[in-house]
Amino acid sequence: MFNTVQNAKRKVITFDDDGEAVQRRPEASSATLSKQYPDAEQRRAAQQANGKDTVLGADSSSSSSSLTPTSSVTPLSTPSASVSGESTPLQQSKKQKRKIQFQGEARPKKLINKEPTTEIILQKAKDLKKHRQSLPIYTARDIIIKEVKDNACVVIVGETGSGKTTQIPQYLLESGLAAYGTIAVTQPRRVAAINLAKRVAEEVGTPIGQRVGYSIRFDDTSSRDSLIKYMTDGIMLRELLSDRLLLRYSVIILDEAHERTLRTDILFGMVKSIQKQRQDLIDKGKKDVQPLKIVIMSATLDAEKFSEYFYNAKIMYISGRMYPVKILNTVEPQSDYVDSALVTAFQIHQEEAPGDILIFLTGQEEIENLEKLIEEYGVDLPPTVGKLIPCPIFAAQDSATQQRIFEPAPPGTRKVILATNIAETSITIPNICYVIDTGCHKSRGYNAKIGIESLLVEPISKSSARQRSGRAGREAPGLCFRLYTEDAFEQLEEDAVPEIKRCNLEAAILSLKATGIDDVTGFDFMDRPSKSGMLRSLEHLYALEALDDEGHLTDIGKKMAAFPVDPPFAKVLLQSEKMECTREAIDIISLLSVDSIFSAPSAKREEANEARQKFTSLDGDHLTLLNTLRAYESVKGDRDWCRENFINSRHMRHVMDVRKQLIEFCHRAGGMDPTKSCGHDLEIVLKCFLAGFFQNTALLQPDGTYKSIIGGQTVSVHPSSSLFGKKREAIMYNELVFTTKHYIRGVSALESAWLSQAAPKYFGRRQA
Ligand SMILES: Nc1ncnc2c1ncn2[C@@H]1O[C@H](COP(=O)(O)OP(=O)(O)OP(=O)(O)O)[C@@H](O)[C@H]1O
Repeated sequence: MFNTVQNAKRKVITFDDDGEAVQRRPEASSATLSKQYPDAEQRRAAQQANGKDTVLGADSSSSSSSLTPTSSVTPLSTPSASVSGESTPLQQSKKQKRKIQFQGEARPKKLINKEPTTEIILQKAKDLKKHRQSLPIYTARDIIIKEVKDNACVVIVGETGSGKTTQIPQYLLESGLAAYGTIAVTQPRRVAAINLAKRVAEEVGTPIGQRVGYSIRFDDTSSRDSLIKYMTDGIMLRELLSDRLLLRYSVIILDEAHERTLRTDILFGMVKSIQKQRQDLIDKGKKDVQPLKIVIMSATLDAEKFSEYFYNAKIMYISGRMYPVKILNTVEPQSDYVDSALVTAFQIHQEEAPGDILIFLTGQEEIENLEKLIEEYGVDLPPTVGKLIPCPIFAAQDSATQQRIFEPAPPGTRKVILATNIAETSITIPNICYVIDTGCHKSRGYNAKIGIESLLVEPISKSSARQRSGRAGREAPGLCFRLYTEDAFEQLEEDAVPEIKRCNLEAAILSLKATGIDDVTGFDFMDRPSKSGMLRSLEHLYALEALDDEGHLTDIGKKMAAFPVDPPFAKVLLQSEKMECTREAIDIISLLSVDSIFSAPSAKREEANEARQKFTSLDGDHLTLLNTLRAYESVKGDRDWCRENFINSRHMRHVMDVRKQLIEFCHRAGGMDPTKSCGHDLEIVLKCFLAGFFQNTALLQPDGTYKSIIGGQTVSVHPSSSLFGKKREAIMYNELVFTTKHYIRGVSALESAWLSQAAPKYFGRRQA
């Protein structure tokens, strides 16, 4: 069996699912897409200049992206075809943009957020009952209930789509296991937590927030009545701060265990210890304590490790999936996977049956590039072919924006979701029939020796590839187009290296300390983090004054652990109270939560740079961002103003949302006054940021270069920074980005004398 993909330049990508490669050239393809796909090299060059390949530093968890090819996906440039001089459909459609406004409404507006009636909810649950019973896991229902009742820990392995995440919590609820506490299900990602809860609430037949709820950062729909609660692993770690034995839960299900995220790994050790502590209390006759059941759910067959860790827990294997997914690998390696994804998406759109497409990419910038390309090339589709509507999803979006991927495409159109691996596990996106897997993702890394974090584009693991293909075939048979060869698939690692072995451990150590685990080196890790990584994180937390000389958590550390941001930002917020600049600190942290608020289309780069000058502060990027926000506020976020000034209004809306949430948090939980402002004395703001980012600093060298204070790394100011080409005695930065050089982004000037004031313990001790 075969399938081919072809673009207007007659580029053909051949997919092969049984070793026999055949090329198919459907008539429509070559004629319909008259526009060329962009030259891959050009885009890659622009990308490199953008410096987005490696993100280092305290904010590296943001979803910035890159097009860096990996070992399995090597570069190729795509030849261009000529375009005729006649006006293109794109130009024509631009001419037709004029709109006439009419008074009154042609059609009544839809009622938004209308609560469904109880009858509708119950009917829906009734309709879904049949579906529930058709899931592969249903035949194992009784045995799952029995095993969980009979054992303290159970490991359940099931194929993707078999029904683990939606059904097992319901089986346990139906068996009475929620009688003395809620059933918690942890998820690595918030989009999954929300949607699983919504689906299970529908299946149970109650509105979301009643019997079934979810809790994610800044959004808790669960109530005291919630018997099943989906939550992110981060929220469960946070709950541990106020309920050390998690007494409100009877069962804790740790889902997607195979992903081995840092937080899930920490939770493994925590729940294991809590289970023992609860049992000890019961054995001592404590009447109000109940035993805790632990269920580990994984999609990979390698479950022995989990079993061994949880006292040789019983492993249950559940076979079967809802619908088959046919895998199609390319015959040749693809050099530019973004270009290949573009070609493949249009090919599917023109050749295959209805059904939406899901493309896995590596990050926000890549997604936004492809979004633009799809919009641009979609204009040239013949009128008989419906629109292809791109729909992006990545971690830095707010939850409401992420939810858009679940909305149906308008009739006659096809939706193409552009996602990072945020959409890789757990979720069912209705109507997805086709998956395009680029084979790459951004992988976090940490060099403990020099204290530098990185976010590199790398090949995914086999288990990730299976998860990705598993997003199709959930409601009907599906197709997965892998943009790499079968050989390349065979060379992939079976599973990714657990995050705990390759990540900065500061936040995790702070969590452990805040939940009373003082001896973090003696913690029962499933996989032990490196000693050097551990030591460096402890040292940094000490320097941030989160730990005292004996390594115990300080009052500052306790407060920092409660903040929903990484430790350096938490320190900035705490410091801002003392320095009376909380308003500015919240504003800048919110602005840093997106990749960039400035847009710089390559065709209008000069115009964009000129517009930006208006906001530029001589002190660097932090105050430039603040100036821009103030200007944005003064025009009340006017979109035309944003367009004229090359401000990304979508990112600005996200910034405003994060800001609102941080204000609420500082006010409610932090007991701070979020309106405290330093007025025009903005030097204070920089000193305040230095309290959290003193490790991300560099000094000017006699030869005009900058060298990082820690690690002595030569670093270059990124061209997008307002301090690019400027020489300052000392600088601080938010991230270090590696492409051909170590580029620093989010850069501000400082005076070297500020350093010892900002972190006396750290700089005092290092000099000693
Ligand atoms: N939101 C939803 N909308 C429509 N169908 C859904 C939804 N959620 C789940 N389903 C259906 O239920 C099936 C089981 O989903 P579930 O998430 O429980 O599987 P799983 O075994 O946990 O998969 P994975 O390992 O991929 O998370 C899906 O294949 C799909 O048919």
